[in-house]
Amino acid sequence: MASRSFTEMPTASSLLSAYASMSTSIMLFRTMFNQLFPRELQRYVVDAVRFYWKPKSSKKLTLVFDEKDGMVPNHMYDAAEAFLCTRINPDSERLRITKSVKENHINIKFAESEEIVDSFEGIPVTWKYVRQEAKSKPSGGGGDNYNYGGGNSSSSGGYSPERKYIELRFDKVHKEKIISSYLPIIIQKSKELENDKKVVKLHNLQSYSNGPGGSKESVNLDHPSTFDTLAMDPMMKKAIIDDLDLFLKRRDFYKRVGKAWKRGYLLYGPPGTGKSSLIAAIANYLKFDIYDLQLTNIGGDSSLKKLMLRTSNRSILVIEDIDCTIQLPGRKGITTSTLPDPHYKPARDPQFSLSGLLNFIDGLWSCCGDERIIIFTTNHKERLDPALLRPGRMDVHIHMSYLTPDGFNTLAANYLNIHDHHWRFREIKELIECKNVTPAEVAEELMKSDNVEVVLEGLVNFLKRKRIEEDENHAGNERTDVENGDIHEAKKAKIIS
Ligand SMILES: Nc1ncnc2c1ncn2[C@@H]1O[C@H](COP(=O)(O)OP(=O)(O)OP(=O)(O)O)[C@@H](O)[C@H]1O
Repeated sequence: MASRSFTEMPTASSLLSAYASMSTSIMLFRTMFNQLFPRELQRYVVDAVRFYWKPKSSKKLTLVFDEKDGMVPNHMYDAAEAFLCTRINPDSERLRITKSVKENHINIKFAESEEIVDSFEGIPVTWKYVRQEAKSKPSGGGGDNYNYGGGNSSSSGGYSPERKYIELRFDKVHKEKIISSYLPIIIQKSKELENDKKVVKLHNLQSYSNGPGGSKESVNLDHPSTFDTLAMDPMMKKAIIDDLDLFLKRRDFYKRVGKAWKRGYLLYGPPGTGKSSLIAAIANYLKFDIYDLQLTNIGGDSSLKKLMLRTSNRSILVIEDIDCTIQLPGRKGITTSTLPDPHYKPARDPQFSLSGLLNFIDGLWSCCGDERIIIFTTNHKERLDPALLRPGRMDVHIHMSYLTPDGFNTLAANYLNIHDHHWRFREIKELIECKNVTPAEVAEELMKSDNVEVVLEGLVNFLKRKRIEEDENHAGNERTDVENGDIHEAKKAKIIS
């Protein structure tokens, strides 16, 4: 039996010759296939074969986020990429590190072929980043150099450019949930991340006034001021933050009442009380760019309109020292002689009134502006045109006051890292309470040395000196309300909205 079955087994030479004739037939078939059939037909046949051989009952679904949709960047790809930066596994073996010149942080992204497993409402999902190398036309012309994955292959040159995409794989049964709930979360999360990373810019609007060819001047606003570092009444700080938050939420409200989605703030108070710092804090809080507008250089409505059209949404338009830059007749009949300071000379003749300016901006922004904030600052609120101050003109009036003991605590925490009490504080606070001293003056004293004791002693001496100087200056002079002891009134931070 055994010897019979041995004789039936094919010999090595017959196996070899069978293999040789099979490969010859395959090569023959392949050459005929490539030469006789046009490429489109070849492709159709290959696709058809693939389709029928594919396992029919895959329970998985793969969503593909291509980097580009034709020529246009695919927002979903960017959103997924940003989102996945927050989901990188601690045991990842490869990560991509990127940083553009303008960014001041490093981006850590997941790398090619790495997989990230996430879970959404208990549904496990797997993410994968795929990069296909560019494929160039083969020199022989034939061959099967096709991009069967679909997408970017160019039939004209046989060239397919590099293709990057992100795959999301999960059980098919969860298709609806993933598309309608998980993907919107990814978009939302990526927006938040984008906002966190956004570098706030400061634009000088005057540099835009040289026509379309004019150079655009903008720099990163690296102002460190935030609501935490501002020496300001805590209640007032909270009121401003609440007002900003409410403003951001009210897109539909503004639409419903037919008003431009804008909010106007008037910041007033003596020099060095933090008006510019508050503007920077607002910009850093909202991540809005700042446009600085100097009215002195603007010829009239048409140049103003041109400049306004160059500002973007989600921005802050700042017009500083409004009382010095423009004459404020506002209404007929008001002349400079009615202004409180008879020596006050406006910088130039008026081309428009401030309230006219606001009307103008309102009109322009109601048709093409969203989420705009306009901020006027002045050291002399009493010099402003009453028409500008009447209700409905500037939504919120914020009085930036002299330093208070509470404000000093904030400065001491920021500059000296002292978060509780120091034996010098009592004396300092008493001196601050009975004199008008600006946060800027105190901030300057606090920067004079690294030694806390030296700094605080210097501050006490400064405050005492200031008291003596002021007392000497005012001896024999007619005393104003403030000097007569109404210092508390001058220090009162006010917010009127
Ligand atoms: N309220 C404040 N909180 C923290 N720092 C302040 C405050 N006010 C002033 N400073 C400090 O003083 C410097 C000058 O202040 P800032 O330019 O904001 O004042 P201002 O009221 O805008 O002055 P001006 O009216 O002269 O433009 C700031 O860079 C900051 O260091």
